[in-house]
Amino acid sequence: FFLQVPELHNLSVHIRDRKKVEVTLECFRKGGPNRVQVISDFDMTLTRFAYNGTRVPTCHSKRTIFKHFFAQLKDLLNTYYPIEIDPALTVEEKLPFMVEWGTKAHNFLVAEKIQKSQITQVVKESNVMLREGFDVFFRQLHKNGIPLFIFSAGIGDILEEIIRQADVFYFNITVVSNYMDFDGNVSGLLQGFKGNLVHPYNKHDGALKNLGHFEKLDDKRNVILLGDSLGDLQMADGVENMENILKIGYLNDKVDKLRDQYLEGYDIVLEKDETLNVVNAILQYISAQN
Ligand SMILES: Nc1ccn([C@@H]2O[C@H](COP(=O)(O)O)[C@@H](O)[C@H]2O)c(=O)n1
Repeated sequence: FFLQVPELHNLSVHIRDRKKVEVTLECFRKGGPNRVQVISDFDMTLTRFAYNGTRVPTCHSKRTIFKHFFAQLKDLLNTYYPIEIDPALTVEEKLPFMVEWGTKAHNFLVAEKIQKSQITQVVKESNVMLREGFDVFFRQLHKNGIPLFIFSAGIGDILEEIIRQADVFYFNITVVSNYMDFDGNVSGLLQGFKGNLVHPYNKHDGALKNLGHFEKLDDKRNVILLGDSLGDLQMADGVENMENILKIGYLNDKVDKLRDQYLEGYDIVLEKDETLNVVNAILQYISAQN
């Protein structure tokens, strides 16, 4: 198998248990694309972490929507991002800080009086970048009828617009994220956020909260999970009747300190890899005619 997917030989690819990955992928291949679904994080998983040595913005970054709130949001990022990725803290210890981060950021945005009508332009002007190979990824999933569930602690309206502007927002995509709540005026003034806050460490109950979606996919029992944080590992928890899961994690930052923790949770860890080449090769392998 590993010879058939040369992308897995790259030095940046770490595989926890080669035999297990091989067996899992053989099951995926036997089941074919009709049995597969993909559950993915968005920021820094489907989008790049860096480009030419500079951090690429997330849905929440100043170069996406935060221009005017640069100072406040940068302060928030500087305070909370190190906590999010701190290898010495447990998830329980990180949790209250993630809630605080999301709440403060959303309050800033409401105070900024963001308008729905600004979103298209804001995304157009931003430096956000989907990972290299995104077009192959989205088109391959669409062509093979593989559902993609995007579960993000970012901002739903922004991430949808990013995918739409990249021309890959197909009907097989479902997004669960923090959605802006606009008032009824034509230009739509931001008055809050809908539903409960999604933050990097409360993704474990996503499948339970979205039972309707996953029930419809009862025959898609082989799951590919894509994430970039340890919180993303739980995104498929609660998916009923799952038979096989392959967890692929992007290790973007603090690679030496986090490698072991990532390899405890993810089957395949991609270190400083700004592409979707590995998952694309796996999808191609699964979809190839036997
Ligand atoms: N106020 C915030 C909250 C989160 N972030 C970063 O974005 C990521 C969230 O999106 P996912 O698609 O990865 O779930 C999160 O990991 C934070 O690093 C932010 O910049 N500002």
